[in-house]
Amino acid sequence: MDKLMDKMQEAAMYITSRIGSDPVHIGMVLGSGLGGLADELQDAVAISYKDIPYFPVSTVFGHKGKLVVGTLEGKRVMCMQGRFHYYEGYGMDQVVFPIQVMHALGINNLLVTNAAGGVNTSYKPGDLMLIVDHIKLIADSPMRGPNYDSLGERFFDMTNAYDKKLSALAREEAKRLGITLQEGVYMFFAGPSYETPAEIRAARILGSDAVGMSTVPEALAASHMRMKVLGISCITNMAAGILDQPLNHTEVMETGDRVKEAFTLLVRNVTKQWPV
Ligand SMILES: O=P(O)(O)O[C@H]1O[C@H](CO)[C@@H](O)[C@H]1O
Ligand code: HPA
Repeated sequence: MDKLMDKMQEAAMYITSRIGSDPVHIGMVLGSGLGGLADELQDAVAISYKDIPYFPVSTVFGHKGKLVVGTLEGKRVMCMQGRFHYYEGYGMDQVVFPIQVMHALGINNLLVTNAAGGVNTSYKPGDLMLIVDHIKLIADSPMRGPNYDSLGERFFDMTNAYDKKLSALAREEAKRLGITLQEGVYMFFAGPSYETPAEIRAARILGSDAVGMSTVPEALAASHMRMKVLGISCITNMAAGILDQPLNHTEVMETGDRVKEAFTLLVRNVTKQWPV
């Protein structure tokens, strides 16, 4: 066994020792301001990242740094209440390590969520957006380096990175519940500065509808391992230069808090119908 596989196994074994060996159906990465969903799990077991072998620790306000495992709408789910970002100084390999550990635990379904800036001017803060595709032009791939053939192929497809059936499910549930669900392309920026107005104009010309500093590395790692991915952004603010006002993380967190009911309702109902 190579080193990454050893680390994944050791982290997975520790988690299993805390949560037992019943299967976990869906992994969920909860973005800035969206972590409250983990508090809704029944029979929850919470594990601090600092206790899990080889896990990084969360350094961002609003990212609690806990793995919470429990039941949501009849499915056993594992929530990351807080994720890792490249701008925190972690390598892309560390950013995606939890996703690889989920895979080692037998999880093949992943919901990635985030707070994002709206680039599409028809969006408004508080909208939810189904991620249909992404753009990443900068920073390393998390899969840079030796390929782990037991995880996935060296050259892997990203045509269907965001699962079409799960996207259709999210679309249907949002419609049924009367929740506005925009659809768009998420573009990765490395942060930690928010983008400049010129970068946002460029992002729009390139075809993006929302921007953020996360999610894409996780979606890449999950696609490498052929996990099924559903992505939902919360448009917490209009991206730089659209409104004549500066951006800040407090606004991001506040908008996340404001939409938590709609977000939770949508995720609950998607989880209920999620084929596992
Ligand atoms: O993508 P999440 O983790 O939701 O957080 C978003 O919010 C933070 C900036 O306010 C950045 O970390 C950005 O990526
Ligand atoms: N840019 C980048 N990341 C973000 C933003 C933004 O405008 N809002 C929330 N996360």
